[in-house]
Order: sequence, then structure tokens, then C-alpha cells
Amino acid sequence: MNSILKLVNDFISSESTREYAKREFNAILWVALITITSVLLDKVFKLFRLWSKASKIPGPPCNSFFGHGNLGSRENFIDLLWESHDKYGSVFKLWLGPTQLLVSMKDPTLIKDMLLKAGDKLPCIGKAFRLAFGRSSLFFCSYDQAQRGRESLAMELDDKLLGKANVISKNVVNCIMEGVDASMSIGSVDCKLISQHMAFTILGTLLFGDTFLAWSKATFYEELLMMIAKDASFWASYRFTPFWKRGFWRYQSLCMDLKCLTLDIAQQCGKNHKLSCHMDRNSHIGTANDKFFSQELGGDINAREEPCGNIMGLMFHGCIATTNLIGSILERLVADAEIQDKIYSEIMKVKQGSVREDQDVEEMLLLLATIYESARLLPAGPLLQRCSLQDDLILKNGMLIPAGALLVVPAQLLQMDGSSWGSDASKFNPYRFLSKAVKGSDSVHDTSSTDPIQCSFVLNDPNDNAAFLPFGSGMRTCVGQKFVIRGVATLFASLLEHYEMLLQAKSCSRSMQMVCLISKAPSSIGKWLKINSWSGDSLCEKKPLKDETGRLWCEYLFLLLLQLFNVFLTFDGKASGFVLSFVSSELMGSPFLFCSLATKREDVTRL
Ligand code: HEM
Repeated sequence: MNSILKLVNDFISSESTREYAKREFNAILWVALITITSVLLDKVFKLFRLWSKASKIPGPPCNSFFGHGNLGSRENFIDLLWESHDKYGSVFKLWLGPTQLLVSMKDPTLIKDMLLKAGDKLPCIGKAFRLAFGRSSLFFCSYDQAQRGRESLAMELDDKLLGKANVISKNVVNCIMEGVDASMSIGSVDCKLISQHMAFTILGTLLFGDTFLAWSKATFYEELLMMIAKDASFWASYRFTPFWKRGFWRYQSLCMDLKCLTLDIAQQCGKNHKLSCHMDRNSHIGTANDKFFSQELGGDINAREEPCGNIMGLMFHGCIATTNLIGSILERLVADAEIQDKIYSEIMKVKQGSVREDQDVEEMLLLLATIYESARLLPAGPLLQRCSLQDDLILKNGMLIPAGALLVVPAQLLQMDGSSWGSDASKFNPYRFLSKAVKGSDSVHDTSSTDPIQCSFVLNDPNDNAAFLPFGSGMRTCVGQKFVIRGVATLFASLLEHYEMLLQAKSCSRSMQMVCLISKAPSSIGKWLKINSWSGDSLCEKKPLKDETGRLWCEYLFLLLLQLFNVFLTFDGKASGFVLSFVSSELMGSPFLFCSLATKREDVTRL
């Protein structure tokens, strides 16, 4: 044993071994140095390539290395984009930072082209969903990863649309109408809450079937989902998940509660489905017999995905966006009694001529046109965003957009732009989506000849106008568009059949708008429901404001260091840097826009 140890000792202390170790160490250092240098050179090369490709896109000159710092406040950022288009043309660029290029587009045909070619979303959008609901395939930033989930959901929804005229069952309509009646007995209800409740019931029954209507925890689920929705983008706006923040862990515990509740309703849904299969082999009440939903609810999904992650994501996006749409329709109808009357006549006419018990919404063209028009004027998602993470994009006009650039479309302004919608672009006119049924006639704009009882119309496809983008377009277009239009139409057909909506006297300001629903049932004439229009009140408690300047400074310095690290070491030409990342939240269905680091986090607009 001693002799072995001596041999080893001699070997280590020998000159040649030390020389060998030194050379090995030097070699390792050289390899590390060459690797780091080549990585850095690659980054620098990509940076120059990005700068040189972007130089061909028109835009304001950028004197600062950190991009256009003075972009104005959040509120007028969209106006700033719009005005810059007048100066620089239909496509222009802005540098948000040395590695972050924003390209804004205004020309509808170029936009359609871009939306067809750019299939990816900013990683931030996927992150908001992942933080709240865990890994899921829908709403993923890269198109390749989202494609499978999108296709299977689209197939399920198409099946539902083909199967029945009414995508939401009579039970759902009855349940919502009961809710409206109950509110009438109390006397007053918030417009936002009633729209939210309607949207929630439609989405809940789409995903969980009629079991959802009898679920005792539905109200709590609704509140929890809205609380999570309110802060989702805020937490996702951190480049590095803020594990050090107590608020983040509170948010995570809410998300955990939501997951437990989702699993609870999913289990009940599964049990009821088995029961209904025993009782009625042909039953098609909802979800669990559909492949997409059964995979989700039954846990038969990719092991890396969160059980029910897609379901929660759909509830989240679908509820918020549908709430906005319903609220927008309510507001338009209240403001335009004439259209409301005409829709009522149309509903009654269709009802009289039909033998069916449910609403034949396909025949209610003015109602459908009203929904399209309300969606056009919907103040949701001011920016539609896309990017192409891997490949450069070449637009129809030959312009090259480098990979990783953040592509934005100021959709809200485009949808009210006179050059695409005519001189009455900012007015509510559902007839722009209708044409007279006579061959060769133009779209109808003269409301004197627009009585649906007297004239016959055809409904134009809203997507024929390239500037119609409330549901997006192209590769990542909204999968639920047709479903939501039909579902909301069914709901409004029943609502308008039974109630008239009026603006209550002395409530002129938008924030104080009161709406009366006057029951058309003879026994209850004179009863009305007050609806407080969009009060904007949050369901969440407001956090007390404390003086946290010291802590914020430390956090700021920490993030600044990470940012420098990010810019100089991890630059890869993708729109993932975080000097200033403006992200539209069309998927969250609300008009908020957030940026990280450069604006105070307290300024993030909430739902
Ligand atoms: C009024 C209601 C809704 C509005 C305004 C709306 C709007 C949108 C918009 C603007 C997008 C992004 C499109 C793009 O980038 O081109 C989107 C995506 C999507 N929407 Fe909706 N949506 C609504 C309801 C729904 C519903 C009810 C569902 C499902 C049942 C749904 C499922 C989806 C899905 C799966 C995506 C694609 C996400 C992705 O590929 O990343 N939406 N929606």
C-alpha cells in the first residue's frame, strides 16, 4: 500500500506531469476563450446584420444606443405610431433598444400579408399564460408549438358549428336570462359584471358542458379568474421571473387555487359525462366526448403540459375578450334605439317564419352585422403583435423585415380609419356589413331604406375588408371567432326578444351611463333593470401605497446589471431584450400595453 502511494506521489511531483497539467490547463483556457470570443463575435455579427437590414426600413433617426427613449406616455404611444405613419409611410421602424426593433404597419394589404407570413408571437405573451396556468400548447409564442393545439381546437369548434344552428344550448340561454331576471329584482347591476357573467357562462359551458351551470363554485371561479387576468401581464413583464417579490407568490397561490378548481369541475364533468353516456348514447351536451376537451380534461396530454392548462388559457382569453364584445354591443344598442327596434322586428320575423324552438340566428342578419360592427369599434387590444423568430420576412412590396423584429399593427385605429371604412368610420353603422340582395347593388348606408322587414339583405363577410382585425388574421388568427359570433348572437336574440334596453335619463357621461332593460313580457311592463356602464372598478383590492423607493432602487440596479448582461452577452437578434418591450395584449382582450423597466411598474394599466 505504501509503495503504491509513493509511486503516485512521485508521478504527481514529477516535472513532466506538472508540465502536462499546465499545458492541459492552458488548452482549456484557450478553448474557453475561443468559444466565448466566437459567441460574442456571433452576437456582434448578428447585431450588425440587424442594424444593416433595419437601415432600409424608413423611420426616425435614433441617436441613442438605448433606442428612442422619448416615446411618450402609454396613452399616446398609439397616436404617436399613427402620426409617424403619416411622416414615414405605411411601414416604419422604431428602435426600442440596441437589440429591439419595432416595426409598425398601417397598410391593410401589407398587414394581411405580414399576418399570413409571421407565425410567432412575442415570448412575453406565452409567458403570461405559462406563469398563470403552467405549460400549455395553445397561446405558445412559437407557431410550431402552438399549431397542433390550434388545429385540434379549431376542428372541435367547427364540429359544434356544423352540428347545430345554436352553438349555445337553450339551458345556457335560460340560465343567463334567469340571472338577468334576478338582477332585475335587486334593481341595479353593473354593465361590466353582467357582460362578464354572460361571457363566463358561455365559455364555461363550452368547455365543461351543462355541468358548469349547476357547479356551486362557478361564481368564485369567475372572480378568481378575473383577479388572475388583472395581473397576468404585469408579472410576465418581468424579464426574469420575480421570485424575490412577495406579491408574485400571492399571485401564484391564486393560480394554484384556480388549478384546483379547474380540476374539480373537470372531474365532475367527467363523472356526469359517464352518467349521460349511460342514459343517452347520442348525447352531445358539451365537452368530454370531444377529442380536444377529453384529452385536456382526462389528462391525456403531453407530459410536459399542465393538465387543463389549455382549458384555463381558453377560459382566460375567451372570457375577457367576450366580456368586452358583449359590453360593446350593449353600449351600441342602448345608444341606438332605432337599430334596436329593427333587430327586434327581425328577431320576431324570423321567429314567426320558423318552426324551430331555438333562435335561428343565421337568418338575423342585422343582429350579426351589429355584432361585427361592435367588434370593429371594440376598444380592446390597441396593438396586434407578431414576430418571426427564425426567418426574415419579405413583404409583398419587397421590404425585408429582419427576424426577431416586433411587428405591430395599431388595429384599433385602423378599424376606425376613414380610408378603409369611409367617412362615417368612427360611427356605429352595422349596415356597412350588409348589402341589398339585388344583384350589383352597393352596400347599404342609407338607413331610410334599411328596414329588415321591408328589404332583403345579404351579409358581407367582414374579413373581406382587410382592415377588419378584432379577431386578428392569418397564421395566428382567433380560433374562436365563428363560435363567439354565433354564441353571442344567440344570446342577444333571446335578450332582445324579452327586454328593451334604454339609456336612463340624466346619465349622459360615459362612466355614469345607466341602462334600463325594460321587460317586454306583458305582466312585467314597467319593471326595469339599471345597468351601470363600465365603471372600471377592479374586483381586486387596491394594494396600499407604501414608500418603497429604497427597495425599488436596489431592484432597479439589479435589473440594470442583468440588462447589460442581456444586451452584451445574450443578444441573439430576437425581440426578447427588455430595454423597453411594448406588448399588445390582444390575447388578454383588454386595452393595455405594458413595458418593462423603462416605465414604473406601478403604471402598468390593469383591467
Ligand atoms: C369576442 C371574443 C374574442 C375576441 C375579440 C378574440 C380575439 C383574438 C385575437 C385578436 C387573437 C390574436 C389573433 C392574431 O394574432 O392574429 C386571438 C387568438 C386566439 N383566440 Fe380569440 N378572441 C375571442 C374569443 C375567443 C374564444 C371564445 C376562443 C375559444 C373558444 C378563442 C380562442 C383563441 C385562440 C386559441 C387563439 C390563438 C392563440 C395563438 O395561436 O396564439 N378566442 N383571439
